[in-house]
Amino acid sequence: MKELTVKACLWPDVVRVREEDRPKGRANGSTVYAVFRDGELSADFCGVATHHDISLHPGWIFADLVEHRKLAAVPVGAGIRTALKTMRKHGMEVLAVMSRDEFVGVVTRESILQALLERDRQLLLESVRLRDIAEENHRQTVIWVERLAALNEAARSLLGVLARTSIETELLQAGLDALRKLLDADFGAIGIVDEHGGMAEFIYSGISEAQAKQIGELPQGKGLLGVVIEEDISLRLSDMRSDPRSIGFPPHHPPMKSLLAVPISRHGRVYGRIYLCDKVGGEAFSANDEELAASFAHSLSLVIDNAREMEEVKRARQRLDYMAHFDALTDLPNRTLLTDRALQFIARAQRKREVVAFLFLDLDNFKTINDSFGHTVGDELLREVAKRIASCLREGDTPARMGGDEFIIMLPGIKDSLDAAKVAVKILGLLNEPFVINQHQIYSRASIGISVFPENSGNLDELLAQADSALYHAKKLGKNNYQFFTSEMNSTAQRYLQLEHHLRCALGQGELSLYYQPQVQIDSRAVIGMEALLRWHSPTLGMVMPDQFIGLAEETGLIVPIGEWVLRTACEQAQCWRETGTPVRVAVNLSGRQFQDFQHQRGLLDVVATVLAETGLPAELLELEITESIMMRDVDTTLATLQGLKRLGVRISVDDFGTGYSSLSYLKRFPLDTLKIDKAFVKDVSTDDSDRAIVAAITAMAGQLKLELVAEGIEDLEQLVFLSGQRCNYGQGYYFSKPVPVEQATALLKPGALSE
Ligand SMILES: Nc1nc2c(ncn2[C@@H]2O[C@H](COP(=O)(O)O[C@H]3[C@@H](O)[C@H](n4cnc5c(=O)[nH]c(N)nc54)O[C@@H]3COP(=O)(O)O)[C@@H](O)[C@H]2O)c(=O)[nH]1
Repeated sequence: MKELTVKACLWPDVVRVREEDRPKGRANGSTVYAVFRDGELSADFCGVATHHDISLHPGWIFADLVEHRKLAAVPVGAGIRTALKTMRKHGMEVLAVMSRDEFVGVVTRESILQALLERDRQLLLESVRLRDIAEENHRQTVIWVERLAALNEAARSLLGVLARTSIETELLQAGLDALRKLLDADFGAIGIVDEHGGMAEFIYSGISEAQAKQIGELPQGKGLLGVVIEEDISLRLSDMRSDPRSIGFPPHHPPMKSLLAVPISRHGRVYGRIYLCDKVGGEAFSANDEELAASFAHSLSLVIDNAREMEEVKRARQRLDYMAHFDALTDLPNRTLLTDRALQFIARAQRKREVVAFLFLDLDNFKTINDSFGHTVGDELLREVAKRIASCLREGDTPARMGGDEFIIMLPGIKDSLDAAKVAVKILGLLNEPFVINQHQIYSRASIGISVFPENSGNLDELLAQADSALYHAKKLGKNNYQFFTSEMNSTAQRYLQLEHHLRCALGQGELSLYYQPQVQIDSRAVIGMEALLRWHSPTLGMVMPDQFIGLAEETGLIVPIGEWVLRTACEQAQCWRETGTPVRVAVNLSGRQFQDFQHQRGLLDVVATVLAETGLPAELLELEITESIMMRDVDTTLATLQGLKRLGVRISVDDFGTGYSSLSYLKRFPLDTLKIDKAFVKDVSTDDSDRAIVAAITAMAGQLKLELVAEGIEDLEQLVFLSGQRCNYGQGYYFSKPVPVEQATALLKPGALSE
């Protein structure tokens, strides 16, 4: 620190006097008198006199006082240390301060002390000021560090947004959050409008979701935010409420004062706006803030512009792609797409050994309809036909329009050609219903030609040509029908569909009946049960055996009502036998579909309980036969169902045992009563060692599991003798009786009817 000079310590209370002047009255304690020789007072400095000198010599004039006191002086540039040393040396309290022989003033010990104190005070003040400045600088630095971090984040978000070709909400959100932080705003939002002016995106920052919901619709054209979009201008208001345009502001918007809103626009197209409200601390938004927000909005507009352009290109591409693959009139796939898909499906079907059918459909009277009603009606008819065709197909099927009134329907992954025939029947049935177009009732029928991969060919062109040729055949046969490419396929389909048609009426028309086959105790020949076996006497088809129609009944779902009828009829009959003094249990077969549907719909337990209650048959006189494969299909559900049946008191037997894949552990867990050895093992049991071994094993196992064992298909004595020797106690088969109508079965119940 620089040393103080005497110049900075001049005593303030100095009175200039002349030599001849006499001190007036009592001298002031602090006054120092500077004594000059002449009247000019600026030169001829003689010396100084203090109040002490005056009080010592009250009668003296200043000349005497000066004469008495020795003059001690220091130059104006001397340091205070020199001054104090001089004072000490001369034993003085006051020194004159001179500049080149001219009097400048005086210094005293006190004035030096005061100057030193003043300097310290100044230093203290300065250090406080500097500390304040340092603190302020630190605060500013912290703010700037935060701002830089926010800026960095905003820049990163912006770069993120810019790197995208589509607007992603999270990125917009990050950008907005960073911008709000950067500009110290309480609340901010980005609204993006779609092509029709609706709100496509609304992203907000600084308010809750509930508040954001209240803001509601985009105030387009209304209020300040609407103005930003409508007029493509920025707004920077310190008090938005004083602006009359704020009237249209959303009523539930969080209260706010200052507003900064910038449009997101490019080349006159406004995509939306960004707005920020209420700077933290109540300041207004600055021009810098506006510049920053505008630059963010500008970047955003580039991205949106780009994204929308890409969207447009994508849509145009999709349109072109659609036009290349779809028929403009019906929206169905066209020949190109059908060919593509057909080649793929044929290749797949080859690998997976699947069946694919091609149905070539042509309207029978389209030309007449076109000529009579005009092309508009014709076009509408084709559209309706397309809809009806599509309505009867499964998801993987492809209906295609080849042009004119020609359609091809590809059915991949079907079971066999019969499936194709069924779809053809469905389509023809639907097209036979009248169409109402422009108030005209139009009857348009169709013909279909069918070819099937791999049965007819492995080549797509050939398959289509074959379907076309079959269509030609259908037309020649009088139209409104379908034809396969080969005559064998036609007759198989015809037979099957005929069977289905008749089976649908069989139950209602009383064509079904039950035959009964006795189950016999081998030793005593006593009838211990009767198996109910379904028979169909069709007036058209004659006697149809269950093997020929049970599968069809399962496929069509007819097995459910038919199965319930069988159960009820068998129970009624058993109850009748019981009431007439020959009680015997009745065994009823349950098919897989029946077991499943009963479980999922009304519930097998409900059905059985209801039938038992309504017929009055005790549950122990009913045995339900299920096969191993049904049992193992859904083990948990089966177990629950079987346990339920057991609780009702019904007996359970496993039919055709040995042909399926039963897990022996399940056999133990399931509540079973009877195993029925399949007739396939019984057939050669007298001659075939393997069959003998199997039968012996099953017999031993049934014994261990304490299950009743019935051997099926016993046709001769040798089989009977072998089985009897194996301790198989019960049997069923032609040896005892074929399945017979109820009257004959009743006769078999008489004691001794089956005795040798
Ligand atoms: N879900 C239902 N399935 C039923 C119903 N009625 C019958 N069926 C099943 O149809 C299959 C064929 O039955 P069906 O033609 O009646 O043949 C049964 C007997 O006639 C035949 N059988 C009996 N004994 C002999 C014999 O000594 N030799 C020989 N070759 N065949 C004989 O076996 C059939 C009985 O078999 P099963 O049911 O396994 O005991 C048949 O699978 C029936 O289950 C029904 O109402 N619902």
